[in-house]
Amino acid sequence: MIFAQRPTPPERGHRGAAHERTTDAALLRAADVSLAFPAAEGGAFEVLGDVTLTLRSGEIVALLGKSGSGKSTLLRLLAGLIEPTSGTVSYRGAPLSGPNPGAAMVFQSFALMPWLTVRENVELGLRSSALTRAARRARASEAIDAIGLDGFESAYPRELSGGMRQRVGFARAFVQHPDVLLMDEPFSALDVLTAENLRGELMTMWEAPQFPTRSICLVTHNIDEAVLLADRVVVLGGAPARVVADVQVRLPRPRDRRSPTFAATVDQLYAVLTGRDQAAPAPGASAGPLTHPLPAASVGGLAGLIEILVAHGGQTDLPDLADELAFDVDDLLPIVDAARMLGLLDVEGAQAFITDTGWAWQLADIQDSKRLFARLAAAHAPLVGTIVRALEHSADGALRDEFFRDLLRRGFSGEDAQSQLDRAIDWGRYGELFDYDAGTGELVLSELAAEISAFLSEENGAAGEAG
Ligand SMILES: Nc1ncnc2c1ncn2[C@@H]1O[C@H](COP(=O)(O)OP(=O)(O)OP(=O)(O)O)[C@@H](O)[C@H]1O
Repeated sequence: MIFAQRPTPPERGHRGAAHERTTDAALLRAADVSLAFPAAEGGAFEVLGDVTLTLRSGEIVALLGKSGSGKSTLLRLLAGLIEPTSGTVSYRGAPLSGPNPGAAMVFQSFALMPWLTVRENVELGLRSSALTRAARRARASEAIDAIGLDGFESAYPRELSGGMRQRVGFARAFVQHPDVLLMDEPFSALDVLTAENLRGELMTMWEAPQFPTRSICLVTHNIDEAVLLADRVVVLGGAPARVVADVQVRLPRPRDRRSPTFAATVDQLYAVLTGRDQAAPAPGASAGPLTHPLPAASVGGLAGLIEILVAHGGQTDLPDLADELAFDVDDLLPIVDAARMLGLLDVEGAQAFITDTGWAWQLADIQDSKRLFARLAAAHAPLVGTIVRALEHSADGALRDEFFRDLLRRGFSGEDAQSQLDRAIDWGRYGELFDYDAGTGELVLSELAAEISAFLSEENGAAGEAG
C-alpha cells in the first residue's frame, strides 16, 4: 500500500497509527440541523429534525438507518452539497458556506465520467485545486497505486468490473488527501467477495500511519458492515429523522465476526432498529398517513415472514433470521415493521414473536384470513384506513387514485407518494376492502369495507366508553 510506505504529504503533517490519533477534536459537526425538502404539491417534507453529529479525529462513524431515514441527506449536508433548513454544519469550527473543503465523497454508483480514462477520472478530484499539472499527475499516480489500479490508468470505466470502478471512485477521493472521507454505501453495489476485499483494503489503509484521512463517515444499511468497520454507529430514525442511538464498537481491528462482542453489538443495533420509536405506531395509537407511512412490504412478504416464524416455533432472533435467509437488514426490517404495524408480530430486543393475532391469521382459511387482514389493515394501517373512510364519504363509493396521490404529495416526494399508494392498494385489495381499476385509476369500496367500518366504529365506541 502506497499510503503505508510514502511519507505524509507536507500539507497534512504526520500522524500516528489510527488508534493513536483518536482525539476529542471535532473535525466536522452538524449542530441541530433540520432539513425539509419542498413536497411535490406545496408544503414541506421534513427529512431531518434537529440532528446533531460530531466526527472526531481518528474515528470511523457509520450512519445506519432504514431506507429513506435521511442518511444520504445528512451525508450531503456534511459534504456541504446542500444547506440545512436550520442549524449549522461546521468544518474545523468554521460554518460551511458551500462544498466542504476538507471532505471527499465516495458514491454507491461510483459516479465516474464514462468518456474519461481512469487517470482523468481520478484527476477530476483535484479539478479545483491550485496544484500544477505535474503535481496533479503525481498525486493521481499515488492514489491509483494505493488502491491497486496501476496498469489501468488509460482504461475507460466500461472496460472495468464493478469492483475496479469503485476503486476509481476511491482513488478520486484519496487523491484529495481529504481530512474527512464521506462514503455513501460504497460497497453495496459490489458482489459479496469484492465488497469484502475492498473493505479489508480500506481498513489496512486506515490503520497505516501515513493515510492522510483523519475521519471517515460511512452511510450503510448493513448492520454487519457497520460493526465491522466503525468505531461508532449512529442510528437515524423517526420522521423527521433524529439520532436514536449512538453505539460505541469496542472491538480491536481486524475484527472477527465470530466474536461474542461482535454478535452482541449486531443484536444491540437490531434491537434499536426494530425498537418502538423506530417502527410504526402501536396498534390503536393515533397516526396519519403522512406521519406514519406504510413500511415497504407486500402482503406476500408479510405472509412469508409469518410462515417462517411459524416454522421457527413462533419466535426467532432477527439477526440469525437475516443470516439464514441471506437478507440484508433493509430487506427484512420493513416486513417486520409492517407485521408489527398490523399487530401480527411483536419484537423485544432482537427477538421477534408471533402474536395471537398473527397465529390466528396464519391458521385461518383463506376467506377468514382475508377478513382478518382487512380488519387489521383498516384499523392499523393509517393510509388504508384513510382510503376506506374517504371512499365511504364519497357520493358513490368511488374515487380516483389522483385524489389520494395529491394528498400524499403534501408530505412525500412524488416517488414516495406513489409507492405509499401502491402499497395501500396492495393491502386493501388483498383484504377486499376496495377494488382498483388501473386503467381508469378508480378505487371502489367493497361491501366488506362497510361491514368492517361498522365493526371498527363499534369497537372504538366501546373503547371510548371503557376509557
Ligand atoms: N432532493 C430531494 N427532494 C425531495 N425529496 C428528497 C430529496 N432527496 C431525498 N429526498 C427524500 O428524503 C428522504 C430521505 O432520503 P435519503 O436518501 O437521505 O434516505 P436514506 O436513509 O439515505 O435512504 P436509502 O437507504 O434508501 O438510500 C426520502 O424519502 C427521499 O425520497
